[in-house]
Amino acid sequence: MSGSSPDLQTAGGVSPSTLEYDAVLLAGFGGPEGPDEVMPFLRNVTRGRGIPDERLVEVSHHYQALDGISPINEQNRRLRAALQAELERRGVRVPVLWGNRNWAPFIADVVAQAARDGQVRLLGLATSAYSSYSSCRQYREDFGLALQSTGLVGTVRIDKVRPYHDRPGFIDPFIDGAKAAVAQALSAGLALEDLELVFTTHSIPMTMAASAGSASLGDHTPTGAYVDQHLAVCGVVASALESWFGRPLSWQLAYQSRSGPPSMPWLEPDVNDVISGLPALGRRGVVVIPVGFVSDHVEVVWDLDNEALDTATSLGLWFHRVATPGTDPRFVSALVDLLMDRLEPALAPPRISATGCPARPDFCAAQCCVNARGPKPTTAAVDSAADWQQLDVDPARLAASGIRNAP
Ligand SMILES: CC1=C(CCC(=O)O)c2cc3nc(cc4[nH]c(cc5[nH]c(cc1n2)c(C)c5CCC(=O)O)c(CCC(=O)O)c4C)C(CCC(=O)O)=C3C
Ligand SMILES: [Fe+2]
Repeated sequence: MSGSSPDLQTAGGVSPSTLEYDAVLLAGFGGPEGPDEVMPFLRNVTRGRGIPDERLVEVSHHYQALDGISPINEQNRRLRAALQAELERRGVRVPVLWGNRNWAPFIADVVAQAARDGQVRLLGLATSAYSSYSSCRQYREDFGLALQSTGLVGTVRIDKVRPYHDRPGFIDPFIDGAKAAVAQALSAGLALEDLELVFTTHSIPMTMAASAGSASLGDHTPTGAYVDQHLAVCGVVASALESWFGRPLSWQLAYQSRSGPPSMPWLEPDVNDVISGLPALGRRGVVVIPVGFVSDHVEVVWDLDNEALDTATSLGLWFHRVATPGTDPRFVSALVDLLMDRLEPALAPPRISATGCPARPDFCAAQCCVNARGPKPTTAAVDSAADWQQLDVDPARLAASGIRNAP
């Protein structure tokens, strides 16, 4: 693709000097890339989170079964390249950097290098589409902690693109995958009423689900914004299938990859329990649609393609797991639309929502997705504590640091 893109200067492309940011920072979860990296990675993920050791050992087996290599970093390298190519195609000259929360390349190291390169206004983009502490605020905290640990508070500013579950470019790949799966089931001799669509997402503690989003935005409903946003996405997929196949399909939202101690309530039902109950409902097949995730990483390929598949197979159920958006061009394009909202508001396409959920604000509201464990530095929220307020880079501190802005 890059070979065919026009020269940005002669094409009158936009470059950082006219953009609101110097670089985009794709923020991933991170994963190990070799057997020796598995336990240190798991300790990074669970530090201070009260996850029992037995659970860590169990999860390490999932990674070791894949030779200690999570596919997630490679997926994010590809997503980074796809975002860069799509920005170039649109004539927008801005580097896309990539850093992880839990494994190398760490966000702090990437931010330090960005600052050395003169990139002091960074626009974060998380590989997570929904509101909650784990899926949104924790990325903002990792930005805040990165600025703290590198001494770049007040010198570098890191904003964050809002949660994007409502974008058609995120949802359409799930719709296509689910249509194809149902068509396959039909050609395997099943009828529509034999099938259950089981949507899945990461389980989180009930307390985290209750505090997702912000009270001032009306997010603290009885189910909470995390669950509400997922149900809205499931509804869009289910109604697209209903129009396509001419009658409604039975569906439900299930949760996967729970990790806390049994004494702590997490979102239920578990996907395996849901599948186990399907024969009693008269179902003969299941289409699993992992709407909670953007790529086919370990939680998808292990927890669904192994565990959930085993559960279904042992009951004689037909099983198909739908792919996540990954680098589907529609998803990449939707992410670039979101970036354009912030990079060059004048050129940004209209903000469209497929779900009816109102678009999230560019800066998180007060106390958004707050975590009971207590405050950590954050960025990209209206209440990011004064010292961490990144809405504007302080010119005096910028000058004193010797860092220059990108030319
Ligand atoms: C909401 C959510 C997402 C979706 C949003 C997003 O994508 O950000 C997500 C994604 C992911 N979770 C992942 C891996 C893990 N999550 C863990 C633990 C936890 N996840 C939680 C929530 C979420 N997790 C929570 C509340 C915990 C308990 C500990 C804590 O409160 O933080 C653990 C510890 C061991 C265990 O599973 O118990 C691991 C290894 C990987 C990488 C997969 C790979 O390597 O390919 C990915 C993409
Ligand atoms: Fe997780």
